[in-house]
Amino acid sequence: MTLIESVSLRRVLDSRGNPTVEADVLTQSGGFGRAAAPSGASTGEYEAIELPPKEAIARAREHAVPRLVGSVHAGNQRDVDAALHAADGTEDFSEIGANSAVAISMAASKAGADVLGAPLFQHLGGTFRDADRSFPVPLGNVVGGGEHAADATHIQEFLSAPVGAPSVAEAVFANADVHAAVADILDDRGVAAAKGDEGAWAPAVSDAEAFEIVDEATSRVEDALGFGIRFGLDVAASELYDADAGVYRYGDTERTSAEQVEYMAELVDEYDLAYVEDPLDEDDYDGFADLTDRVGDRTLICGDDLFVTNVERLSRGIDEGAANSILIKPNQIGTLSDAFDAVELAQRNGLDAVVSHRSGETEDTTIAHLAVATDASYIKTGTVGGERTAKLNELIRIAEEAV
Ligand SMILES: C=C(OP(=O)(O)O)C(=O)O
Ligand SMILES: [Mg+2]
Repeated sequence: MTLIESVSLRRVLDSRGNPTVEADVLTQSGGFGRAAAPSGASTGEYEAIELPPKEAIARAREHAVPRLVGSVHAGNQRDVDAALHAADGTEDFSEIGANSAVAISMAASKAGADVLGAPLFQHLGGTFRDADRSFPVPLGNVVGGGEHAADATHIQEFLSAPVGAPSVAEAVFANADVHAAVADILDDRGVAAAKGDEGAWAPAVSDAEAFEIVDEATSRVEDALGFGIRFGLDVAASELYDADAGVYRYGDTERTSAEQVEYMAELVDEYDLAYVEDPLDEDDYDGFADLTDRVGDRTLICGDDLFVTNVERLSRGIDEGAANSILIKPNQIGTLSDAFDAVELAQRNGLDAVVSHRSGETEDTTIAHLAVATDASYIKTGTVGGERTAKLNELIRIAEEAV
């Protein structure tokens, strides 16, 4: 029923104004799915390879499309993704591009769901995945810098975490309130701020001042709404790490790995952080393990560039106790099947899954369904801006069974 009849690929714009790959998958029974690849700026060294979109499209047309059309059922995601791997033939999708692979993988999942007449989260998560049962808490980027904005904070993302919200909709609106509260506080302090790539405020303030501002903004909104709002970070520490000197550079301040662990542990306690992503360099399993040992009972230590949604890197992390959660970005690994494998391995070993957008995004909503399908604890998908609200509004619809 879901036999693939055609796969079309084109270039469309992403939120940074760069071209990216969009795929349409059509089945013989008329099922249709469309999806677009996102794109990172602070990409991990071990991610699958994104090719220039024109090249990725040409190579996927030559190698992948002929293997899919008339041979593979869109409803069988494992077969779709196995065909993509076979067409590529490398470990890192460097032949057809992880951008083509992930767009086709996600578009096929939507075509499969369309034929079945099921919402995507249910097609991916199974009929017993009840959207009423639990919901991912949206992590909202409210202040940021790093690779996402010039002349702003060294830490890449300050993330509002409305952990006490009674519903996903209230959590989404709370993050927007925190974003607005940050604007008010910046205004009071006479600090002008543009927005970074993900829609977070990108003021030219020190990291210490950003902590004060976000702490105050989350407290204000917590008091106004009456439920718990904590905050967290994506340090994106690989971008701060100078491997030759063996230090993390925050402007003129340098920290050794041991000092970085100490600094992160102090921040967790001072600000009661709910979440700390990539606190150390992507090769520093030991530093991650030290920090997880020290504060992992009271916060999530999450591996993004450390794990790159890759089961081999995750297995090592599990063996070494390097984190207690994993960031899941389908384009880091190239297919939904690989992303699911990473979630399953993590959850079987007691790690939380956090499904995430990229800094370059489109209006695609697949990750909202992926987060619900996998029962992820958190979803990181920004706070404002059309490509971010597309996912947040889809979460609200899923909760209302309006998809
Ligand atoms: C979303 C992120 O940024 P990018 O997409 O630039 O890697 C991140 O680092 O978690
Ligand atoms: Mg990250």
